[in-house]
Amino acid sequence: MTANKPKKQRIINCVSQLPYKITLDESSDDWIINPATGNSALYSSLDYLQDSDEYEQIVVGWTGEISKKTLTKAELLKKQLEEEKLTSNNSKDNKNDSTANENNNGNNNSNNVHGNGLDEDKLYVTNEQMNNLKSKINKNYNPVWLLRSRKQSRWRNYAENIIWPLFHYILNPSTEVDLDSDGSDANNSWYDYVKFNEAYAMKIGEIYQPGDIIWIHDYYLLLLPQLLRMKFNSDSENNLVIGYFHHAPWPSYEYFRCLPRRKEILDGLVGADRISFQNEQFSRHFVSSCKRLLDSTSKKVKNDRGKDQYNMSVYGGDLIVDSSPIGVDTDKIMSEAFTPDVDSKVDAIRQAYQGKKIIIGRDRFDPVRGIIQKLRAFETFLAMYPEWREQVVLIQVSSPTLNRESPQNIRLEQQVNELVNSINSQYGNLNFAPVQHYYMRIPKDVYFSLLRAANLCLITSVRDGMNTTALEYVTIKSHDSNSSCYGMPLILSEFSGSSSVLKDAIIVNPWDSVAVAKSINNAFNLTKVQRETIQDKTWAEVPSIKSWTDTYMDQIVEVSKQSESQDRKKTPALNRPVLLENYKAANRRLFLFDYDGTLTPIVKDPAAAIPTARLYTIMEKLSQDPKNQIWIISGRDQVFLNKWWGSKNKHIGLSAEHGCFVKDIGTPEWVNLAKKFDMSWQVRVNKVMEDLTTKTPGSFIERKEVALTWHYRAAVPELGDYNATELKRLLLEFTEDFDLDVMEGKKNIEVRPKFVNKGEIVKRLVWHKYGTPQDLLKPLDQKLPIDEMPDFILCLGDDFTDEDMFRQLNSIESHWNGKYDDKRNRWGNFGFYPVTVGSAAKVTVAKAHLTDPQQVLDTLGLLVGNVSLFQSAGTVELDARGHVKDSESSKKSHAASVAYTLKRTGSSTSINKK
Ligand SMILES: O=P(O)(O)OC[C@H]1O[C@H](O[C@H]2O[C@H](CO)[C@@H](O)[C@H](O)[C@H]2O)[C@H](O)[C@@H](O)[C@@H]1O
Ligand SMILES: [Mg+2]
Repeated sequence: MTANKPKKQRIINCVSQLPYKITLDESSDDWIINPATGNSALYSSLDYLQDSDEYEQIVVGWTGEISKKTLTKAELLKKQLEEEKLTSNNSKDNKNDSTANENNNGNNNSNNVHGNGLDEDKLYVTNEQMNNLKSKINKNYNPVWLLRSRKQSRWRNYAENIIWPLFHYILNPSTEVDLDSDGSDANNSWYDYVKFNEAYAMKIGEIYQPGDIIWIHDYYLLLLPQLLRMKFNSDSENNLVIGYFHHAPWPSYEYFRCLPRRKEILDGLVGADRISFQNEQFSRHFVSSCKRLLDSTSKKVKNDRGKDQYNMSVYGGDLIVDSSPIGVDTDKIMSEAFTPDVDSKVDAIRQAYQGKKIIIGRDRFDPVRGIIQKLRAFETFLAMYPEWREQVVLIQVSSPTLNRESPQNIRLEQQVNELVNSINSQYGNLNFAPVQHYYMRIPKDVYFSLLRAANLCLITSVRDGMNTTALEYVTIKSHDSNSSCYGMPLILSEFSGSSSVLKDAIIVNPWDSVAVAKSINNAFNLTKVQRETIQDKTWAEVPSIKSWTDTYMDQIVEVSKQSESQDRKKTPALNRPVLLENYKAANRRLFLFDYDGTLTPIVKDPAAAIPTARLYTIMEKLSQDPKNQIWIISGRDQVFLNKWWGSKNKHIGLSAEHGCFVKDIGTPEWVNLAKKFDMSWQVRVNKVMEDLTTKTPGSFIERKEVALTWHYRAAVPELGDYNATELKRLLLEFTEDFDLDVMEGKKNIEVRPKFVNKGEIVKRLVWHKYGTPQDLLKPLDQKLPIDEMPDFILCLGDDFTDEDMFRQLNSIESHWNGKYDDKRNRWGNFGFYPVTVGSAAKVTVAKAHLTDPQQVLDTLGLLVGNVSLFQSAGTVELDARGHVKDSESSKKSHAASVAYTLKRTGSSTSINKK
């Protein structure tokens, strides 16, 4: 009998592309699978986890652009003949239910569309072929299919042309203009990005089991954490744990803020429980962006590895941010780099450059890799040190990127060629060119042979996340490798993420070509002992992919354990289709809206937070429906609410200063519920606030009729936070005696009487004969029949003070539970929707969340018929191929798929004839 093996922890690893280059061979209708190039560190980590005894890894990734291996003329002819033969024997009872991918755009007259409705350029894949691919790749790898467009590269557009440049400090003017020759603009590109992320969420939905840990990689999938929260958290038992690792640099706030969709991106990302970066600087930049754009707070602590970690609170939810530099598979590198085949290649290189020092450079050919800077430094080196002329060769291998034809890359190519020519003509001769530039991909064995043959490796990137060439070079030159190449130095740019790891390499500023030239000279003049000492130190600094993966996994498992023990609740996204149905079925609807941060976004100046035309239109429509009663319950004062709401729409009830004042629907009078309250406290509170205002430039006091609010949003964040804590402390010393509440708002501290709060107002409005005028001074009638009270309540708020409203609704609901079970609607509830505005991770008693005022407006727009569900829903249901379910294009796709199936089976019947 075999002992029961302990169950492995399942981990769903999400990468932007599976580690394959996939081609469809048209002659056999079969797949050709080759390993993908690039991302070697990440793919090594996948390999490592795949063999783990502790974890069961399931990988989710896009197929990448699938290419077609087209038929030769002879093959085509043969196939046509076969098809004709088949057509004449056509069996009409073919029951194959395979469907091909959509998007012939219904354009059956276009030149490249066959009479049978098929677009020749497009890739059609049947269900059978999809299953076939699954059987050809690792069984735990799950392809995300995104085939709905002929231009498959569109899925990379936003990530590679907008996010990537900005994250590498390249401000790209094309963020707002057309990106594609086919006319799709930045917006389309953003929607593609959203759909790309949604397709992953859908695929994970098919695979996910409670208890799974999800690990997401890199900037193609920045929205996925939040999409997954929305998808899975409707089940409150579900302790979803999401880790995210960012492989690229994260820019400083001054750059990040230039991204048009900066807030959406942060909102998407903060759905994760743990976000990690390549180094401390990147994590600090991220924390700073969240602070400034999401009003998050953070505390820097040391983790159990002695590294800095930020414990953040974003929208009230917890998030850990830290850094953990990725490594390389050192064992594999050693075994692959020291084979007889590589030995002979090394000999050939050394032979070719006999008597010369070899500098090796290997970079992706893009502007941030610093190839220009490298060439300039090399040119300076030859100019400054004539003794090295004809003694040194720079072998620069530049691997082309996917967007080789982009204007930036074409310009770069010209510049590089000019520089190479100029150096070679000045310092070379007929027999020798000091720069050997190879603009090509090279196989791994050639790459390793170059690293082995090199006397020096020169990395001058002006920005990168982690330069794995640096790590691979140091590995190959390590003591353990081979004495013939041990101890050769590395010159590394301080702007490369790897410089924070390989601290003992020769670190240079690539913009300073004189300094780099001097470093090259110094490197060549190091004694053997000096070289070996440096090498031993840097080798000790190379992180292995195994330890990186283990550390990451340990920590995310730790988060998962904590999350289980704390029973951390995450709030599900509001289910808008159900809300809409419920709304339509209801007759006595009550809307309870907070104002700031709910109906309008939070802005620096409170006076500038005014309603938009769209908000007015939606509220107008809502309030015109006799089945609706609308209230705005705000911390604002009467003057503000009157100016922007009372004077504009008489059908809206108002409550000011967190419930101190109330103005009923259709009346101009305000009722003061705090009339009898002693206001002498205001003088003292005002004095303390004034003192702190003097100490905090940018802060100010908002004086309302009852409440006093100290605002510090415009202050320097750190000073503002510090003095807000101080103010709270000073106020709490005496406010208890006055029965006052000191409330922490969004970058404000408010003081108001304890006995009033928004919840009290909500209680009144619900326990009230629906549609009749309010008598706010009358006691509540809690015996009111349920049929006279609202049968639909949508209550929205973003702040701590709005929790009082949600709490009241929850308490009324529990009061009705058991008592009025026969009055439940067909969704099994009483139509109560306490909804917080903020992230899913926020601590709240609300039952659902909407991320921001934009989503609030979209949701209200949905109720009054202003927007389609698709625009409003935020997440979209996709079919297995990544098409929007039941959409117009999916119907067209169905037609195309039938045509394709018929074509494959040789039927002469065209769908157009049907
Ligand atoms: O209950 P609410 O309607 O949400 O009002 C709460 C407070 O909101 C206002 O301050 C907040 O919003 C401002 C505008 O976006 C922002 O500048 C400020 O930093 C926020 O704290 C308002 O000024 C307060 O009076 C309200 O009590
Ligand atoms: Mg608010």
